[in-house]
Amino acid sequence: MSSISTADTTTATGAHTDEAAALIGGARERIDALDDRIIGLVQERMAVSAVIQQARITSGGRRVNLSRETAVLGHYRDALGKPGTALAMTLLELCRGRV
Ligand SMILES: O=C(O)C(=O)C[C@]1(C(=O)O)C=C[C@@H](O)C=C1
Repeated sequence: MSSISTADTTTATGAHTDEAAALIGGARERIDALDDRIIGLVQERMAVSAVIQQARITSGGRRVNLSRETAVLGHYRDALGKPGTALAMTLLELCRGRV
C-alpha cells in the first residue's frame, strides 16, 4: 500500500500541512461538483434561449433583443457587481453567439 506524502499533498494543493491539504482536497471536490452543476445550468440556459430566438426569427423578428439583454446584464450586475456584467456578457455570447 502506498501513502501520499506531505510533500506530494503540498505539491498538489499548495498547502503546507496535511490538515490543510485534506481540507483543500475536500473543498475542491465540492467546487468540482458545483462547477458541474453550473455547466449543466448554462447548457440548460442555452437550450431555453435557443427556443426563444428561434421563435422570434420564425415570426420574422431578429435573433437579438437588445432591451432584454440590457435587463439581463443589469440583473447580473446588481447581484455580482462589475464582474457580474462580464459574466452575463459571456453567457449571452454562449446563448446567441457573437453580435
Ligand atoms: O430573452 C430573449 O428574448 C432571448 O432571446 C434570450 C436572450 C438570452 O439568452 O438571455 C438571448 C438573446 C437576446 O438578445 C436576449 C436574451
